[in-house]
Amino acid sequence: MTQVPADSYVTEDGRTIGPTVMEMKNITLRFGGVKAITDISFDIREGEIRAIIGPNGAGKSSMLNVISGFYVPQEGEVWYKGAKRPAMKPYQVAQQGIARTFQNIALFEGMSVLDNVMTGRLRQMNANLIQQALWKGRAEKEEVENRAFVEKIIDFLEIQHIRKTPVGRLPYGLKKRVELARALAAEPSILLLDEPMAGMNVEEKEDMSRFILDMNDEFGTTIALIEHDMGVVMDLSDRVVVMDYGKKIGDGTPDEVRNNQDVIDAYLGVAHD
Ligand SMILES: Nc1ncnc2c1ncn2[C@@H]1O[C@H](COP(=O)(O)OP(=O)(O)OP(=O)(O)O)[C@@H](O)[C@H]1O
Repeated sequence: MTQVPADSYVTEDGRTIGPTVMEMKNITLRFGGVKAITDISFDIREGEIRAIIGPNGAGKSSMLNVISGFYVPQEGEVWYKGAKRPAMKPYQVAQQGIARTFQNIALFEGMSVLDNVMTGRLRQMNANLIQQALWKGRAEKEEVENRAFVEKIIDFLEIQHIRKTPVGRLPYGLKKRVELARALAAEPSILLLDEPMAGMNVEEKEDMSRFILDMNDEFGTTIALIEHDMGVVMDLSDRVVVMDYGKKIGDGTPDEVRNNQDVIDAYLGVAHD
């Protein structure tokens, strides 16, 4: 039997969840007089599916934007792979291996599906322009490898049939899948999904859930997602953080969270003091 390291555990469905890869410590974020996040701490472990949920205006998008470097909190620290993260631009956070999707799909509409997914590979493309001119062979080899990886992702997400289609012509559900493919092409250490099921019908939501689970299983991708609809993430996630009015009101397994009275109240809209 394979030994599980002391800082890891095996889930009921046989996946290994590793040590902490990211830790948010006492994060507070204000916009002028509005406190979007108040003193929130939580961690994300390697290989897990971690959800952040909460009603409208709870602060979920703000938290995702702190993780991805779009917002810098006034207080608190972000720790990544055992080190405190210094102030960084979003592209530097992306270079560190944190990829994301957006709620309002951000793809190149005029470009084909294949080319859009290839842009996710930029981090892996090491040969710069001079190298490309001087060592054509190396650049070509890199291009072939990147292309092969992208094709694997395209097969995996079942979008082969539209690989040459301009993204602008695709229906919403498929665009969402292309965005997922582009993020996955970056081979991220953490993949952040911004309301991946928003605007989807039941069938599309089921498809998206399946792809998220398969991605985690097949590539071992650590996934953190924000979602407003509590139902859709409960079957998907290993652990859930619940936010309400910028505060953390619950954190645990789906069962723990489901039975937490503060969470029940928040979702039923019980009045706050
Ligand atoms: N750029 C901003 N400027 C000013 N206030 C903001 C900004 N972004 C968010 N807020 C405020 O911060 C609070 C949290 O908003 P946030 O969008 O993070 O919540 P959310 O949980 O993602 O909501 P939703 O589910 O509706 O998307 C809200 O009161 C919101 O009005």
